[in-house]
Amino acid sequence: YTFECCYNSLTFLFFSFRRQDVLTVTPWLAPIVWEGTFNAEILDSAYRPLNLTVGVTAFAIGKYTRFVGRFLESAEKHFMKGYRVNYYIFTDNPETIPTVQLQPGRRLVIVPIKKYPSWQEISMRRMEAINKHIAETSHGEVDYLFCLDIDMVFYNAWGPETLGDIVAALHPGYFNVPRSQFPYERRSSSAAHIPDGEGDFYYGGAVFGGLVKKVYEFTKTCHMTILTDKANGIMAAWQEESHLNRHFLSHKPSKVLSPEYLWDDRKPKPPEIHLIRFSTVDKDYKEIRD
Ligand SMILES: CC(=O)N[C@H]1[C@@H](OP(=O)(O)OP(=O)(O)OC[C@H]2O[C@@H](n3ccc(=O)[nH]c3=O)[C@H](O)[C@@H]2O)O[C@H](CO)[C@H](O)[C@@H]1O
Ligand SMILES: [Mn+2]
Repeated sequence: YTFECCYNSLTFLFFSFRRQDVLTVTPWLAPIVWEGTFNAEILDSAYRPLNLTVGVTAFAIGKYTRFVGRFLESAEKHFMKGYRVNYYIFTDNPETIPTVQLQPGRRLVIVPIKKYPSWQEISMRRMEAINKHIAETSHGEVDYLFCLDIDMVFYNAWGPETLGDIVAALHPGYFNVPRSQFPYERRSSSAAHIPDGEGDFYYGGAVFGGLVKKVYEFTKTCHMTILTDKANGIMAAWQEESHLNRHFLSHKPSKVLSPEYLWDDRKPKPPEIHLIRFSTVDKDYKEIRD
């Protein structure tokens, strides 16, 4: 991966000056990927010959099975087009998963999983389930793995510019607000606690990824800190998203995706967002979570 990583960094270095209106590099020199900061053709010519397989995990538990069709259909149009892709759909109801026509070299794997009683537990237990699945299966099947929310749709290209050792995405609600307003877990009794005045960015829990081995280590630590909180009778403010933010404070992501890669349809589009690539579907929280 040395060549690929180096090449990737160089092309970002070369093109990132084209965006003056946004931050294109973190203080620890990881690229922040915005439309205009990379050249898709150059990256494709570097990555195509590597014949990589990219995995996607997404959970469809209970009523969330309704999102699978649109998620997969839109991913077939925009996600890692021309690359080998394995979709791992974790569900408690395999019969309800629609059959979607996939491009050559792409497959759909259903991973049966039990349903936890609350939405908070369902959301948090993803760390455990992904970690277990990597150890048992996907470590031998994919090079990179992205872990995504299912209540989302792809609208534009998501390509090799997103690949990196360990990748986080800026949360659409907090990319342009001061750090003091980030909804980090603030209680010191939680393992996800981030004190006032600390923290780099507020990352979304709906998108993270990287080399499969790095995602294994990442999900393992997050699951452990979630269990620590559980043992202490506390649940972090934004469940696993709080733990993810805590982890990325001490283990910096090697690449950061702009909110183009994690948008929210209910928000008006600010001028910094040139291209919405992946966005949340509007849903009735009360109806779907009960
Ligand atoms: C934009 C963003 O960063 N979203 C985060 C925010 O979520 P959201 O409000 O988007 O949470 P959500 O309701 O989409 O739940 C997260 C995911 O868990 C799965 N699911 C959840 C409930 C259920 O009954 N069945 C089921 O399958 C499903 O894949 C869903 O996409 O907060 C959550 C935790 O509080 C997670 O950190 C989400 O990633
Ligand atoms: Mn969601």
